[in-house]
Amino acid sequence: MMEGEELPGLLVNEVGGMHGILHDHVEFLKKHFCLITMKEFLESEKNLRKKVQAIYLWWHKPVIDKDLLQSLPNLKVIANSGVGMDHLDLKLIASFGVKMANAPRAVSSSTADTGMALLLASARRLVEGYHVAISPGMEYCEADFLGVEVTGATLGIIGMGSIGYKIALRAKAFEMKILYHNRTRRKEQEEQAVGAIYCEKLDDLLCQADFVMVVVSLTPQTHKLIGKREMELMKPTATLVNISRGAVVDQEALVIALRTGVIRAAALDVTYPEPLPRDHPLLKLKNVIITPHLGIKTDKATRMITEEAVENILAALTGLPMPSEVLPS
Ligand SMILES: O=CC(=O)O
Repeated sequence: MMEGEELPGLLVNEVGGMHGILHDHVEFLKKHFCLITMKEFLESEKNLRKKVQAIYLWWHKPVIDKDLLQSLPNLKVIANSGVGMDHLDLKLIASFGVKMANAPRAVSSSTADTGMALLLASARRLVEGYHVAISPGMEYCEADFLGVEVTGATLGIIGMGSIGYKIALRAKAFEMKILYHNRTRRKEQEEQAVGAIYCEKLDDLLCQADFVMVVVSLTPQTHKLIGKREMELMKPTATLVNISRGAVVDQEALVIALRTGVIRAAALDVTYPEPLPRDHPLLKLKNVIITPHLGIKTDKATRMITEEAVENILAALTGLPMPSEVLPS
């Protein structure tokens, strides 16, 4: 950028709030872009609209639809603050000649950590234990308040992309036996490095695993991938952990499976909708842990996401290859 040259306009939903970029990232973004919030954009004259060359989505916002795309004649690229792109109509965006990027490098470690945290918390009943510890007048802990052992248990990972693989690395340290199911098999050295065994058939993984971790992206092929039949294939002592998207699991079937002991427990960072309505049956079951989509939410990961977004946007605006371009399939 030459001195005096105008910075390209970057549209963001808002600063702060649930769907706004983090206050701490503003200065960094302003080094490269002229930041425009949706509020400013909606109140603006056409001039400001013409300035927008990029959009940085935070937590799925702003919503990208035909109207918005039509109103941005100079839009070149949209960067997403995460890896899942299921909230975007990639074909529609591409039809406007707009490029897209996600942030796979930034999110994989923090999301894998979230998966392991949920697995451990569910296995050892940490949330129930916390409630025991803070209940007034409660005897400390009943002798039969027992969890299940993680060390040596079998973990089935569904989706062995970079997040799935990082979960395998963590599980290895817990001496877990690791099975995985993925569209494509990993290289032999990669499997050996974590001691992972490939299950070509999902059913083979489901019936052997003590913990099933769902890490696939949500696509028409993975929608309700884990339904009644799949839960019935799981061991009654097994735990389902979902860190991908709520809709990969059939939630109605899950409620029944958890109520009737088809499976032992579930730990969910994702649901549909998010958040669940306060009277949702999943919120009433003792054998469920639910977290509010915390997957990527660490200080370091969010900073890296913004850095990855900037890298992608600048590449797109200068005609260079984008490190994490996403193409419509
Ligand atoms: O949900 C988190 C992500 O898509 O990375």
